[in-house]
Amino acid sequence: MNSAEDKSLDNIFQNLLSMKGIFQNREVLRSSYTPDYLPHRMDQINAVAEILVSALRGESPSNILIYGKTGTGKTATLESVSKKLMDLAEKMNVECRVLFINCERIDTQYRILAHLARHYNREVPITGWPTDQVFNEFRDALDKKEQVAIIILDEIDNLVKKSGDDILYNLSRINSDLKKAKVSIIGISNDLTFTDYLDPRVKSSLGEEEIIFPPYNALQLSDILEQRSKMAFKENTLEPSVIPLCSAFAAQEHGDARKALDLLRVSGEIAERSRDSVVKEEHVRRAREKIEQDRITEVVRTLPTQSKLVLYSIVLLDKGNDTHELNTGDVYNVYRRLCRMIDSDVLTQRRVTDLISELDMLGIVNATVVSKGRYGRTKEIALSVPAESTRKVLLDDYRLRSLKDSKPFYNQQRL
Ligand SMILES: Nc1ncnc2c1ncn2[C@@H]1O[C@H](COP(=O)(O)OP(=O)(O)OP(=O)(O)O)[C@@H](O)[C@H]1O
Repeated sequence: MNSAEDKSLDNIFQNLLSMKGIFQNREVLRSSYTPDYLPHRMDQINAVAEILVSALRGESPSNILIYGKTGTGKTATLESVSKKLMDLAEKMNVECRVLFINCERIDTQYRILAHLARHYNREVPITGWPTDQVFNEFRDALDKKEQVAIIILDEIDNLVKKSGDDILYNLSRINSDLKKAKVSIIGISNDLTFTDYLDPRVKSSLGEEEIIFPPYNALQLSDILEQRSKMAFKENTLEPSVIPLCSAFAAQEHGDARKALDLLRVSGEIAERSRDSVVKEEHVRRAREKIEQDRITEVVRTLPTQSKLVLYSIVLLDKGNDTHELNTGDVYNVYRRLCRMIDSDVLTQRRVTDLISELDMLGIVNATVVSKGRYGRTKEIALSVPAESTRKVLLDDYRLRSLKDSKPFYNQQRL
């Protein structure tokens, strides 16, 4: 870099630094931050505390199942109640530990037991031992003294779907093996129906108590955002309509506090980048589009190749109006040609129909089944996302790149 360039880079930074900025502390808007007080969760906090208080008396609390959609404050509530419980236990000299396990990351029986055993200072290899041995290691370490262990399994539905319910069966029966220690289990799930996958004994033992976290409505989300915005933004940097708008958008999509917080943070970032000194409604609308576009990009980018080929066929056929004029047959014809062009396997029309249904569930296309009288039933398909940006993301995949200039070879010969 020559000195002129260096100087101009210097200027760029100086200019940016001298800009006033809107944020005081952006980090408090991230979902990793848990505030001390959680508005609109008093009932749930009370319910959890009422059950867990037995741990402070040296007894084992009932097991609990906690349900609620994503972003309804389940993890935040459990974290803050556990923190308080541990503080009190320390003050009262009671042996009680809360062990928080995220089952999205730690997702097999072996890994969970190894994690628990290591928490009590036992050495367990990453793999290789029989599961029984890891289980015994944990049980023996725990039973060395009188103590209560509360094991919180966050995203327990993922665990059960991936690894079955053996671990829950074993943990829920551990108390009968323990002489000194006591164990309670708290399962947190996004999916109300996940207990259908459980052995009835596990289901009744785990669900001794059930607590539901309902979605937040727009007013509740506004309170949550108000609380955070006081810490996150400098004074007088939000137009009055910003928080209600973020809350209204997030409430439309099942009352998710994480979405509402993301929307507020991205709105602030867009305002800052546009060098505006206050966040306005217009920034919220742009933030919403950006978040949605980022979501679509991520979903499309991570689709399997066959689904990408099906989606690319739909993109090629898309005429930019929202009429459902494509049917599965049209899509399949284009798909088949595209597969041949890149030497890929060709799936049956039935499989492609399934892939279209999956794209529908992901919100990328809209597929409606219509009856064609004596011609049977077919799906009418329309793209639910912007064609051009989707095309770009698809063509970023090196396997599809050579299809860049393809045409749909589509001639409308339908009856
Ligand atoms: N009542 C509340 N007050 C303040 N912040 C909240 C409240 N509820 C949720 N949040 C915030 O929203 C974000 C998401 O909450 P949390 O992770 O607890 O949701 P969750 O129900 O566990 O969701 P998931 O099932 O996706 O893990 C976090 O940043 C959390 O601090």
